[in-house]
Amino acid sequence: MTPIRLAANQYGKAENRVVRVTRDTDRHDLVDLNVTSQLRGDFDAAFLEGDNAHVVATDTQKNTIFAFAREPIGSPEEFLVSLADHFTSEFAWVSGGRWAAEEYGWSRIGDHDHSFYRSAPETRTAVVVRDGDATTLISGFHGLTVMKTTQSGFVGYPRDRYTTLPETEDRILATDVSTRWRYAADAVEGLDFDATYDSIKATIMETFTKGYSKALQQTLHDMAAAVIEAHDVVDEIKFSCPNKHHFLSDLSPFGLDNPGVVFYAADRPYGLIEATFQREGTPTKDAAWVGIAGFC
Ligand SMILES: O=c1[nH]c(=O)c2[nH]c(=O)[nH]c2[nH]1
Repeated sequence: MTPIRLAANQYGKAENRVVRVTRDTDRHDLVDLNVTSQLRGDFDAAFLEGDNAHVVATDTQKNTIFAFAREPIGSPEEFLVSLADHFTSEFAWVSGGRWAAEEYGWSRIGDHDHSFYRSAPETRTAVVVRDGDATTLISGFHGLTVMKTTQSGFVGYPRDRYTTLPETEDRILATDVSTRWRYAADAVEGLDFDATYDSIKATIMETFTKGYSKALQQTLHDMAAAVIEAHDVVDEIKFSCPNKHHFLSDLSPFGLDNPGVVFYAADRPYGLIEATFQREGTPTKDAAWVGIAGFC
């Protein structure tokens, strides 16, 4: 038999859908999470010999997530850190792991005390990577669709025999913002993750509105620069953004002009612009990004 060696491994329970209702008064609140727990450590015997003595069952990991939700969840980041603390302290051979969550936003219907609708357009994300004493937190969101109807263009690109795209200095710029940012290791103690999330999201949206965009690439840079400038706690931010093309519809067969009024919103193919921006002079943490799909 060809000799093989066990390399990277992790295991756990994926996508635990936890809904936590706070009902201390008649005015309820809810937190809606999709939580994944994966343990890393000394699990060689399980893979190599079928010895499960170290295997904290994925079922136990699931139960722990729901049991921990009996207490107030706080932010997704705090909830994940509490799981990381638990598993690494409870089991000597668990040296680290990866805990991830998506959060779905709900708002009150009117100002109703206990009726809600799914409201946030974006899905909030959080990942905690624990490796021995080191903890890395990566937060973000995906699915925030934004559009500006002018103050965007695309000119000056090379033309070859396959280039047909006309240059334009006035186009629609639209994208679904997917982003993840990494917190500086020394910044997370006591951080208000909910307020920081709201502030980063607001910074991204406000920057999108500002000025003239020469390309989606430049817009990603400007959004990253604004986030890193305004948030000392962020050392790195990644974006993955489709260019949701809006082509001017040709109305001339109908004897009509079209001065930037009627567009065809193409759903595919789409440009896909991805970039990573890091604060100058800070260490990179590439290992923490392993397993986060959809970014470069
Ligand atoms: O903002 C843009 N960036 C591109 O790289 C590109 N390529 C393209 O065809 N249109 C655009 N727009």
